[in-house]
Amino acid sequence: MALVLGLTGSIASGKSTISLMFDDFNIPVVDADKLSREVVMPGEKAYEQIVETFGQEILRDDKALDRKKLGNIIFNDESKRKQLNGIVHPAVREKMLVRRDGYVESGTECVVLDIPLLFESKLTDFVDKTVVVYVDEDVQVQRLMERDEYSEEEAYQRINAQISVKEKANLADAVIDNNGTKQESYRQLEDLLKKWNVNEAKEA
Ligand SMILES: CC(C)(COP(=O)(O)OP(=O)(O)OC[C@H]1O[C@@H](n2cnc3c(N)ncnc32)[C@H](O)[C@@H]1O)[C@@H](O)C(=O)NCCC(=O)NCCS
Ligand SMILES: Nc1ncnc2c1ncn2[C@@H]1O[C@H](COP(=O)(O)OP(=O)(O)OP(=O)(O)O)[C@@H](O)[C@H]1O
Repeated sequence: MALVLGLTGSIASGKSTISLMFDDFNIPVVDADKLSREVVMPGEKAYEQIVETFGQEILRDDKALDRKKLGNIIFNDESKRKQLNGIVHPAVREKMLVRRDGYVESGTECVVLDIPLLFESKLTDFVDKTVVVYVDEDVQVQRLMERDEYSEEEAYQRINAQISVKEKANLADAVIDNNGTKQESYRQLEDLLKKWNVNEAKEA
């Protein structure tokens, strides 16, 4: 039976960076952020529900969602965030479980579910073990501001919409400290997979 890993962290802690590394080990990754973009494409049910709830003003000229605008609304207002979560999360969860089961049935040794809100949305029952990608808050703010060109205020609004990465690290079965270089994080991942006996794929 495949080992299902739940990979999480806080915004900009490095989940996507680490999740790309699983490719070297031939371990498939199901990316919840990616699915959350798919389910809100024009024509999808969640898209219609979002427009109904938030109005035409959150659309771009080409009718796709203006993600920056919607982000500024929901990261400023918890009740609006809950409304959006109520629309998007069920659709993401459904797709994620179908993909997970597909990989498990294909006979893979391990599959990763990359879920930013793994703990907040209480999805830990869907995985066997949890891995948190950890960074100190000052590093996180810096990387977030640089990557997305947010002001410090915008960065903190997003960070504060989640359980702190410190708390997540305390809840995890394993922690990858991503304060250092990407290479240092890679080594930690390698060691972890060895410890959990899922390193055969690389050596095959
Ligand atoms: C508000 C939206 C449109 C902003 O889009 P944008 O392209 O700017 O950000 P992106 O989707 O890449 O998310 C970046 C990160 O923000 C954090 N984040 C996103 N949504 C949320 C949320 N509802 N609550 C807390 N943190 C969130 C996550 O750490 C995520 O990795 C988008 O994040 C969204 O639709 N969010 C609701 C769905 C959701 O919860 N997605 C995350 C897990 S499935
Ligand atoms: N070890 C590292 N050293 C330097 N920069 C890093 C490191 N890890 C990640 N980064 C950079 O920090 C930023 C955030 O990383 P990444 O996008 O992987 O985070 P994330 O947790 O997936 O974010 P989100 O929650 O928004 O999806 C990116 O610009 C990435 O290139």
